[in-house]
Amino acid sequence: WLSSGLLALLILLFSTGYSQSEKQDTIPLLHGAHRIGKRMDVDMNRWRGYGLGQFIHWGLYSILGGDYNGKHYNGAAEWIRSWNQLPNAVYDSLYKQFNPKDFNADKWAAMAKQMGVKYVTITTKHHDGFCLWPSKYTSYNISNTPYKKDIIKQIVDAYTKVGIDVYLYFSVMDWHNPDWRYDLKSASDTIAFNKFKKFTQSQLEEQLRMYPQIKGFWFDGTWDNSWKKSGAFSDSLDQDLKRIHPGLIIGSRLRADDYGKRHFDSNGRLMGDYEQGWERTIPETFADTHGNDWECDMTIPENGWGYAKQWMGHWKTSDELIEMLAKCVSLDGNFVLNFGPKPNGTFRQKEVADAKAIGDWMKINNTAIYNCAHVNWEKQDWGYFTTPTSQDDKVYMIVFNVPVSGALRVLPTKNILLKKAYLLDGDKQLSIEKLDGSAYFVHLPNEGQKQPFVVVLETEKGKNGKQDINKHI
Ligand SMILES: C[C@@H]1O/C(=N\OC(=O)Nc2ccccc2)[C@@H](O)[C@H](O)[C@@H]1O
Repeated sequence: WLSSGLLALLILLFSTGYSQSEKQDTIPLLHGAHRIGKRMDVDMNRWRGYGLGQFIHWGLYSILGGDYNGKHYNGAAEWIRSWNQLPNAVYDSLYKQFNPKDFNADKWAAMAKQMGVKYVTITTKHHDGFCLWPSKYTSYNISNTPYKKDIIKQIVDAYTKVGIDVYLYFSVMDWHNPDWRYDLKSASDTIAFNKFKKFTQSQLEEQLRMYPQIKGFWFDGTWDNSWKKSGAFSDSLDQDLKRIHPGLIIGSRLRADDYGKRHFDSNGRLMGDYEQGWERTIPETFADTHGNDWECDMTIPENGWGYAKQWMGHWKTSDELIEMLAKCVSLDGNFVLNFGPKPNGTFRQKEVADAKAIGDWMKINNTAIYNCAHVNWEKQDWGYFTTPTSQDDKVYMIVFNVPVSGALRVLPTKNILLKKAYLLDGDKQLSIEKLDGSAYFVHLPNEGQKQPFVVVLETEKGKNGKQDINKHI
């Protein structure tokens, strides 16, 4: 009897593909990750190929621009309501003066198109609870301002018209809603927060009905205990929204698991379609990404997302921003640059200039950015490798630091040989020198490039070579 039972168990184990090598989840979860590995449908493959995105933070906080009563708030300007120098009542009445006379969504979309962005994420409701769309679930919305019109609809329509995909930023934390709770410490907290969760789901489903063209949500304000204790709700909300809008893309900031873990569940698995933790930071190595899809959201100043009259500290140059973009794509991520429009609906001069400079560079070099991925060759000091996800025998070198020798070292993985090297811009052929082992030098003409530039490498497989460049498909 025992031997037949054991035999049956062995057959069951091997028929279910169980093997010692496979990582088994040690903690049973109802609301952890429901997918292991990357999401590979057509919508997510499109997201994966974006490369460059735009973030826009715009709202009542833009009116104050980080200043109040002649004093400057040193935190992020969109958090000024939390500053104890500013009475909530003063902040909450700002909507009476919100009237962006110079707002023109087509001009915003045109600037983004020239910059070369493939997707935009716009704040529909930040932590202050003010809605830039005419929500029927709260009167604290754009229709009750002097401006009156639906800002979100204008942006969704204008960006979609020029071929830029639209994602809606939505803060779960809502300082204006009386049912919002930071924690659930009593029965009354739970009753209020249950009302709040219904309000939240209603607003999100309302946005899906009103703006069916959108491709996803960008959730924020989900770090407090009240939400960490709402893992089951966050899981069902995620599923409900995707049932209403198949293909919807939602990152790792929405959900909490059975034990309140966020971004990665209690078994270390990513919850969400991509990792949303890289805010104003970029992974250093491919290992840091754990092979997940991810996005870096970056500010031009050191911090602060909404318009600030005074940008404190270092203002990133367009060359620095282009290098961040290249680094993100070389590590299988997207780079999303934030803009904080003024209360009148225009952008500050530095933002317009950076959008132009990035766009001018993208016009020449976007082949090495759009639909490109990580190459698992040894990182070199001169810059970053990317490879088109559609072509196995091509690798791009995005060069930022030309060595005084003019010789760029390349160390492909074994059995990959370099056949040709040439400048992407102008096709000028470059000489390739074979070094010992499988390394090469690509020799640059001493033309003293002033801008980051791209070298195209055409490769071939060695005798018994196989292309082991990290490929998605
Ligand atoms: C994009 C930014 O997102 C935020 N907060 O993000 C985070 O809290 N990020 C975070 C927190 C801990 C670890 C990593 C990222 C907001 O508070 C801020 O106003 C802005 O909208």
